[in-house]
Formats: sequence, C-alpha cells, structure tokens
Amino acid sequence: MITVHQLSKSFRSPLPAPEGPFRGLRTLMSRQYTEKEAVRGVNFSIAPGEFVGYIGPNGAGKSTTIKMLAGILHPTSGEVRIDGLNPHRDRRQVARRLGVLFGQRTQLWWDLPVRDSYDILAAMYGIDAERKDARINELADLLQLGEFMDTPVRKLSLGQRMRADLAAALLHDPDVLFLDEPTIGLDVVAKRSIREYLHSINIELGKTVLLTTHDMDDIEQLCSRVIVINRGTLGFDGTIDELRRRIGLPTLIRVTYRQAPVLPSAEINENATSLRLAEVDGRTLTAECNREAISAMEALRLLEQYGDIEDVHMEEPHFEDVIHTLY
Ligand SMILES: Nc1ncnc2c1ncn2[C@@H]1O[C@H](COP(=O)(O)OP(=O)(O)OP(=O)(O)O)[C@@H](O)[C@H]1O
Repeated sequence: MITVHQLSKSFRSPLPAPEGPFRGLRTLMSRQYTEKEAVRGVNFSIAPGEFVGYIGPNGAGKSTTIKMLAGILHPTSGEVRIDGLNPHRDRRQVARRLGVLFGQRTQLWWDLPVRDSYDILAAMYGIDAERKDARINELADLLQLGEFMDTPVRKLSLGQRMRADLAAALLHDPDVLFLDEPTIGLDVVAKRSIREYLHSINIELGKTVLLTTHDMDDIEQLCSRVIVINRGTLGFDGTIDELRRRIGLPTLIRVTYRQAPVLPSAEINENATSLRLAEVDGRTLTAECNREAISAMEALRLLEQYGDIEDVHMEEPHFEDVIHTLY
C-alpha cells in the first residue's frame, strides 16, 4: 500500500549574517546557506490494513516524512508510492485515497462552523450532497460531533477540535490515514475515545494507518508494528515485542513464597546474566529476568528451589523505558 525507497529531504536555510548593524537585513541578503538533512535514505513498506507507529525524538524527521508521503513536500531524492501512485505527480488520485491529520494544526476553517468546513471539503473531494450528508451523519454519530456541529472551530475545546479534524480526514472515506500526533494535549478520556475509534476503523474497516506520536501508550495500544527514526535515519522496524527484546530491559518477576525464602545468592549469582536477584522483602522476592537468555519457566524453576511459591507476578519493562533507552 505504501512504499518508501531511499527517501531523503534536505532543507536549505540562510546562515545568519555576522553581528553588526542591519544584521536582520544582511541575513536576508546573505548568499551563504546551511543544509539540514531532515530525512536520510529511509526505506520501508506498509501493507494494507497495517497500523504502524512512526516514532522518534523531537526533530527526528517524522513530520517531514509524513509530509513527503502526503505529497505536501517534495523529496530531495528517493521515491514514495501510495498504492502505486506518486503523491506529488498523481496528487488528485492520491488525495482521494488519503486522509491526513496534523494534531498541532487544524485543517478546518477557524471562523466557520464545523459543518461548513465539511461542506467545503466535500465539494473539494467531489462528494455529492446525498453521500456527504450520509457520511457526515455517520461520522457525527461515531465521533460524537453533534453538540458542536454548528459551532465555529475557534470555539471548540481541543478534544472536540481533534474529533472534528479526524472526521474531516475521514470524510471522503480514504483507505490510508496519516496521523501526526492525533492525541497531543488531550486528557485521558479524550485520548481513549480517539484511540478506540482509530482501533475500530483499523480492525473493522481495514484502514491502513501510519501514526506519529510522542505518547507511547498510543503506540502500545494501537500499533502492531513500530518504525523508529532518529536524526533522519531508521533505527528499528519491527513489532513492539521485538523492540523490547532488542533493547533487552529485564522482565521483573515477583515471587511470593509461603514462608520467607532462604536467601538464594549462590545459584542466582551463577546465572546473573539471565536472572538477577533485585530485592527480598519478607516473603516476596523480586528478580530481574533477561528473557533472551532464560525463559520464564526456567526462571521459575530456579526460584522454586528457595521455598514453596504461593504467587507469581511478572512485569514487562515499561514501553516508555524501552523507548527512552533507544533515543
Ligand atoms: N521547513 C523547514 N526548514 C528548515 N528546516 C526544517 C524545516 N522543517 C523541518 N526542518 C528541520 O528538519 C528536522 C526534522 O524536523 P521534523 O519536523 O520532521 O521533526 P519531527 O520528528 O516531526 O519532530 P517533532 O517530534 O519535534 O515534531 C528538524 O531539525 C527541523 O528543524
């Protein structure tokens, strides 16, 4: 559905003129430029129906990539294809298949009621009146837009605005969605409602979604695959589980024994790279387990030697911590 081959984008900015009078004016006239390689030789492909997270630290090149995928920016080199089409050359055809949301900027008309923005967008996409009304009613129902459909966009709360923008991105029923920070600044309730909706359109309607976000809960709850970009180049492309394994943060195993365990230093220390004792507190022992080196069953078999186990609790490393290690 989406293929990206050796995609690169450089930005050229004028170098500031040296200190002195009329510096601002001299900067404008400056003929010296600096080149910023925002995206460097990126390759990936996304199959129909995938939900992919595209993540990276600030300034990594995420928005620049999405803008090139959507045909808003022209690549310096490399290729993008959306369903075989070039987003720049075949702009109109691609626009029909594509819905784009930039969470930081609305694509709705600020001073117009929400409904009027949809009328304008429907005219731009060539949607006839009957289909437009049916579509707006459907989206208003699913995204609960009814109460503010006639309110100017500038008067909406952030959560309402995001729902209205999502409906705008979906109005023409595109197969592919590019979402750049769709939950930014939202409270937990609004985030949950947006996530539930995105999940449902991916699972039930088979929409292909590329999601950029700094919210790792978005990624963990929605994405089957994650692509990590850093300083313009891809560092990882795979499932969340693969990413966890690659980073190798330990799984915590918390075992409660029937009686206080006999301290197990010797044997656990022999296996310190795979299973490391972190803490003993009364009847509870906490160990850090490297799942690459030892299975949970093997770890439990080792821990069983130190007493009768009453309860076991396992805690995977927090995804935020995994990502923090990666950045
Ligand atoms: N129009 C532009 N002119 C010059 N440099 C730009 C332009 N747009 C982006 N950049 C630079 O390209 C780099 C990548 O920017 P981009 O917006 O793609 O990052 P991002 O990963 O989306 O970051 P964030 O998470 O902060 O939104 C940054 O260093 C940014 O300053």
